[in-house]
Amino acid sequence: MAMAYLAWRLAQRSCPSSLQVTSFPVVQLHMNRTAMRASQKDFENSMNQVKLLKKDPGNEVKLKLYALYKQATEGPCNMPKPGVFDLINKAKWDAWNALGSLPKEAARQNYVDLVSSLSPSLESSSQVEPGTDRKSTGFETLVVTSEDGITKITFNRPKKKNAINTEMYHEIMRALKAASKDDSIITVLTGNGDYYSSGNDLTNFTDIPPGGVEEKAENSAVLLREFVGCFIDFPKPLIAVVNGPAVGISVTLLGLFDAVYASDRATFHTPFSHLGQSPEGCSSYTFPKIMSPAKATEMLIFGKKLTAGEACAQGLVTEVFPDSTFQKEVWTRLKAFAKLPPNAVRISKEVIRKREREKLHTVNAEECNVLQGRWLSDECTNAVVNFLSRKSKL
Ligand SMILES: CCCCCCCCCCC/C=C/C(=O)SCCNC(=O)CCNC(=O)[C@H](O)C(C)(C)COP(=O)(O)OP(=O)(O)OC[C@H]1O[C@@H](n2cnc3c(N)ncnc32)[C@H](O)[C@@H]1OP(=O)(O)O
Repeated sequence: MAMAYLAWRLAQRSCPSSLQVTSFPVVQLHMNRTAMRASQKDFENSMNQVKLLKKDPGNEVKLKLYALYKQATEGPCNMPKPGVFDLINKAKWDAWNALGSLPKEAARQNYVDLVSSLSPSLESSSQVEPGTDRKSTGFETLVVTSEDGITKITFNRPKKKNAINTEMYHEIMRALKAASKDDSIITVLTGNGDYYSSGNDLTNFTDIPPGGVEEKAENSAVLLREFVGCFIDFPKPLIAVVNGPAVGISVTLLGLFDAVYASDRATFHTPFSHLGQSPEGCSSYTFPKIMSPAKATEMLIFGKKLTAGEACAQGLVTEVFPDSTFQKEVWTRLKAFAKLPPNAVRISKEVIRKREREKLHTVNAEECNVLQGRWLSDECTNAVVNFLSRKSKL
């Protein structure tokens, strides 16, 4: 009974809006005439399309397809019910039986609709080379792909160690907003090349508008607040795949991620005092909570650089992998995560983040205010000038 109920719920969800399932087990249909147009040819085409699916649509969808196919070709289920231990045949029988007296034509139409709703998988089988991702275009500083339930945002300025310039701040926000609405289950940030990211691009300090440095600092504080806000509010699990060294804001933001996987080549460095600056990315709040106030002080005030192992021991990193197997091991794991039921994943993230969201926004606003003042200080100006005139590096 439970299985039949589940199959009925599935069949109900797969109905187009013009079909209303109003009772169980007898299915009543309110159908408009245009919804009844799937011909035998359409039905056969859909059967062929199913064979071309690149991605396994999962057991729920396969059961629905099976039930609709049987209903469309043989009519209502009149087979004897399989025994309770014949799990697979019983699930199939339950799914078919749950369709009740659904007419053959309606089942054929539902089958065609269901197959066409799987079209993203069909598109990826026909339009994309095997093994390649669906890529979003329109980004200069990122590569954004979506595949297997994972949206991957890759920092893509490897020659500049993936330093985050103004354009990249905007593009990351745009990519996160798109990822929050797409059909992916998890979102991953990673870097192209040998660095994860060297943090804020220090040339951001050189682009001073006619309103002067004060106006630049004010605009930058607004930008930073909005940028960090996107991480605070991101509704799906956000996972960092830290492929190499991370500096500054690319480290502090990790406290807002849901999991951080690091290569053993990665390091974590927040040299804010050296740069005449102060912590951002909510790290003044998240780091002491994650790693104890004393350890956070060493990083955020004294600029201690952590190895991946140290960052893991202090709770900033979830797990460290040898660089030689890093990509393989991490992506295998992420693909498994992305197969989890999407609603449960999203709701769990909300339950975890909800309690902290308001506090995080308050912290973010305070950090940006403080930084706005810091950017106007001689300490900060000297540090930036020294880097840009190549007098200093980290
Ligand atoms: C008036 C107010 C304006 C404010 C605007 C701010 C907006 C928001 C700010 C948010 C707060 C963020 C804070 C931070 O992130 S602090 C951390 C900043 N990052 C750094 O200080 C790193 C600086 N880089 C280095 O020390 C070294 O480059 C590094 C150790 C990362 C690598 O050294 P390596 O020797 O291996 O490589 P190169 O130095 O030769 O680097 C290759 C090229 O990449 C350029 N590069 C690298 N990192 C940066 C960077 N962060 N900013 C700008 N450019 C960077 C480097 O210059 C080389 O370029 P060229 O090949 O052209 O010389």
